Amino acid sequence: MARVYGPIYKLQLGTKLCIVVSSPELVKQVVRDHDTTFSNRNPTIADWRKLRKVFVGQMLSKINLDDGYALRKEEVHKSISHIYHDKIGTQTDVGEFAFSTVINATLRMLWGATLQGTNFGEDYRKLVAEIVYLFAKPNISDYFPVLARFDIQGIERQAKKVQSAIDKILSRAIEEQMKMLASAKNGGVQQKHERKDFLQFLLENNNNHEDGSTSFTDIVVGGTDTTATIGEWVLTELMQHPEEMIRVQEELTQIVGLNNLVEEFHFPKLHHLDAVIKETFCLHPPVPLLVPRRSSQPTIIGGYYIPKGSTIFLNAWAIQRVPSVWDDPLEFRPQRFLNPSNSFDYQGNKFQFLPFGYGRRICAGIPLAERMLFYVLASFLHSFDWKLPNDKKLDVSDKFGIVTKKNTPLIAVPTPRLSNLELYA
Ligand code: HEM
Repeated sequence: MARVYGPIYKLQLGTKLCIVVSSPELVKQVVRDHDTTFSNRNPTIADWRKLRKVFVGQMLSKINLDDGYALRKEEVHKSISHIYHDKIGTQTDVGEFAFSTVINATLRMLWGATLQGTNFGEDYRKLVAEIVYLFAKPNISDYFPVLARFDIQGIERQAKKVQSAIDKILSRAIEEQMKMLASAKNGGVQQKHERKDFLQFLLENNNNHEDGSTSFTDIVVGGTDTTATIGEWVLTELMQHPEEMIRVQEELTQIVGLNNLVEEFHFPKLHHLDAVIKETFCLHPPVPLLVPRRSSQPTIIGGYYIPKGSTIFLNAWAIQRVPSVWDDPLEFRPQRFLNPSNSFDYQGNKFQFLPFGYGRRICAGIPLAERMLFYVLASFLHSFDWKLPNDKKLDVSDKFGIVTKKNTPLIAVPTPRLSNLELYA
């Protein structure tokens, strides 16, 4: 639509005015020049400033992330061992493994518990996929608020049911952790207090969706799902481009060595893997329209009047494939991210590459997402060779939605790659 209607256009959906912005110049106006005006969400997140402060300043501070390395390591090693003992030579759902590794490591770091032992695995992933799907589904109630109480499509009812199932599992995990913290003898007092405050906050905000607001927990859960989704896309692109797979694995052999497992201190030297991940973010941004914002006052963007209360979508998907900005945007060419004069980061240093958004509502989970993604991918690619099953063709089609997922799961067959088999123990 951006090609037909230009870099800014409006969609009148019932009574709701939606504005879609699809050029780096105009995105800059929204998220930098008018960041305060567009810093509200639609739907809202209750008490977001306070939550964000605790989340970014404490839970995801560098010290806390460094402290959580042992937990991340344990979860990644568990998955490697599981693949080695149960999946070698068999058809394996790679996304499923990436998801359970990422979510268990994230939940353990954030609120101390994994969801193992709660019939989690597949069921939980299905619940998360369902909620992401329901959030993305066009809902007549959003466009005609007067009809909202009838919930004509039943989306509200379904979403509440799924949310409540997710909330129950997470609340139980949080409560368990609070009990453990209360009785724990070790751990710094300051850190224990911060963790307790944060968990208390999550518990209080977790179950209240009555006002139609999204909770931070929803977004954290969504965040882990997006991390696993992009991981699956990276592996898919590498399987489609065997020459890039060879480059990434050769780099791993050289930096890590086949008699070692990947460690976080290897990351800064894995330049080719970094470029492959960025190129995949470019082609398959997991949150293609970012998370919608709402204008808090009338503003002019690109010469157009934007009324107060409009919903703004920032179209990262379109921006990341504009031919005037990117050479051969539809081709998988990680080398473009290896050019030192063209350095891109995830903080939105250039407005043509925005997979995590920008400004005061930029993704709060970037440091964790980046570390987890790197760790899971580097470990899976270093520890195993992955081949498509003989009878399968690689499907690279996607389902466009609030999160861009693969249409069909990536099924691949792993074989061991390390020279020291004891590392798989
Ligand atoms: C590949 C992984 C991820 C992607 C692509 C992603 C992308 C995004 C995007 C596009 C936004 C909206 C930014 C904006 O409006 O400018 C966002 C918000 C957010 N993300 Fe992420 N995210 C990821 C992982 C995570 C993780 C792992 C967490 C937490 C554990 C997380 C927590 C959040 C939170 C809390 C917000 C809301 C921030 C706010 O509204 O102030 N995200 N994310």
